[in-house]
Amino acid sequence: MATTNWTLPDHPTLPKGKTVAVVVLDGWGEASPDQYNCIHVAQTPVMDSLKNGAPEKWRLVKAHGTAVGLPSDDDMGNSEVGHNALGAGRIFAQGAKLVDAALASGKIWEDEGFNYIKESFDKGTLHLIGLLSDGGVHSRLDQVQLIVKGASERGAKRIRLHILTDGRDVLDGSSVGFVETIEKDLAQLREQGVDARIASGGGRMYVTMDRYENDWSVVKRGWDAQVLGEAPHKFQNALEAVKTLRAEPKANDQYLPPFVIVDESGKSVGPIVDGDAVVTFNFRADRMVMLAKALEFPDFDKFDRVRVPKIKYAGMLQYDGELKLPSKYLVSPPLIERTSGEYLVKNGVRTFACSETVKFGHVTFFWNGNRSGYFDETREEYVEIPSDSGITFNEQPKMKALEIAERTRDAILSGKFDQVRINLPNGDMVGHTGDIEATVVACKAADEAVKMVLDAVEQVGGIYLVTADHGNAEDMVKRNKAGQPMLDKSGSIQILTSHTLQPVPVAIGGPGLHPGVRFRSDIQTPGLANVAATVMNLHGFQAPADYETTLIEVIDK
Ligand SMILES: O=C(O)[C@@H](CO)OP(=O)(O)O
Ligand SMILES: [Mn+2]
Ligand SMILES: [Mn+2]
Repeated sequence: MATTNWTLPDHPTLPKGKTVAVVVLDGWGEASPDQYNCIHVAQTPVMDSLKNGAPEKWRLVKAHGTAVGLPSDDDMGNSEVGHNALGAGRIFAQGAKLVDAALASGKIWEDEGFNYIKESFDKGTLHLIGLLSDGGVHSRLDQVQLIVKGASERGAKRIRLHILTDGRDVLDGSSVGFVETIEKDLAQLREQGVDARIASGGGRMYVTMDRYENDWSVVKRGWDAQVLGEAPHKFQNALEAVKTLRAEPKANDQYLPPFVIVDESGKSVGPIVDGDAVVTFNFRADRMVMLAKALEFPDFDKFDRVRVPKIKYAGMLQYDGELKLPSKYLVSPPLIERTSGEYLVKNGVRTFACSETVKFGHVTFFWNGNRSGYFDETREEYVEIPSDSGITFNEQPKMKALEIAERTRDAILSGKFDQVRINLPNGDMVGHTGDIEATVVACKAADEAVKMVLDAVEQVGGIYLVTADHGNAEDMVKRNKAGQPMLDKSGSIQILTSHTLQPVPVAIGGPGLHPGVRFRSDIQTPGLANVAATVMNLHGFQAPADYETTLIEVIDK
């Protein structure tokens, strides 16, 4: 491989040395104004003024589908692919697409990861753990179906699924249908003599899929059910489990309590034991890394694992390129190297990155191409504001927006940084709860945080670039093709807890911005990947030649 030339050429006109604030509003898309558009309903004077104040410095970019490396334009955007694109400045085929390709070509069965777990098929059980839905953000049901089928055709005689119900990338209540679908497949396999069953389950936000070490008790609840075969709720089949637990007051798919499936004698049908194989089938990293650590690290101390089975473990992908975690995986992850963060740091740009725990890795790990840690400790500072844990964020819709903004303001005013990069989670995290009123409060809080950052930029004569990673809060209702809200069986509107297909804004400005800078009109459908070259320009550099082109031009003024 050719050695990388890290030196970025100077931008022909734009100066170096300006403080640049890059603000990512999580889940902040652009949609027509109506009562389900929480951004529209909320008081958001700052974001409104960016939109209405300077038309040549505000525009929309694509944040979903092929523009961010997803299989098709029916795929909504998400934080992983959005921040990967923002940070890397290029479009990489992402996990969902890579797994599709490996399954279509059959390469998945030939590679090291599958052959490694296959060694256990003779004597052990194959366990598959992950999110059961067709959301396409963390996993996809059709991929799980193909893996179950393919593994059984290649010798797996005993298969146990440990399912996590979704309701966040898909409609609440859809878990029932997904369980029915996979149960049909498993029943067919049993007819063919393969002992295949669901062994445990729980809602993704309450069981297993925590992220960035916000709350290890979530992972522990999963461990107890999946590995130890212990959970407060016991059922004889998964459909009954999901239907019964959903019938509890205030229950929803995201937060179902953990359950295990037991036989007639009350014994769990699928604990993980010595000699078994385990695959975590989510392709997306952030919410699988913690479980991967518990499964793979010998000196793990985040909770008492009680029993640590000797297993052969593989991830669907390798989740962390720096930690090489897990060491075995079925499909190679996208190789996202030479990210803008690494270039800028190597060209002397002192960088500050900040969010609260639930999004901290978005502006660090995802931004840097799924890589944890610093490129250069002497030039970077990453600050994590602890998130609330154990609550749903509609209870605290302001989240830590103010704290993030204050730390960022201080970082800007300190003069120690050339770039401050932050993620404001409110629109997204509260949007996922489906609570419209709370999401309105969340959007207002995010707008106030933007104000504090922009005020600091103003004081130091800096530049800002404000954008988002994908839509969410701008549309809280499921719509038919004509765009009208859809009703459920009881006649109430169907709340949309997921992300959307909407474009997101990019706004630039600040006293340090060269007066001749404006958005180019010759790039017809830019996407998030065009932002990195733009930011490099704002720092006074030209982007590497293989980056997606910059959004800006400089005219004489
Ligand atoms: O919460 C998450 O894991 C996803 C939705 O599945 O949201 P985001 O991509 O915004 O992190
Ligand atoms: Mn996001
Ligand atoms: Mn989200």
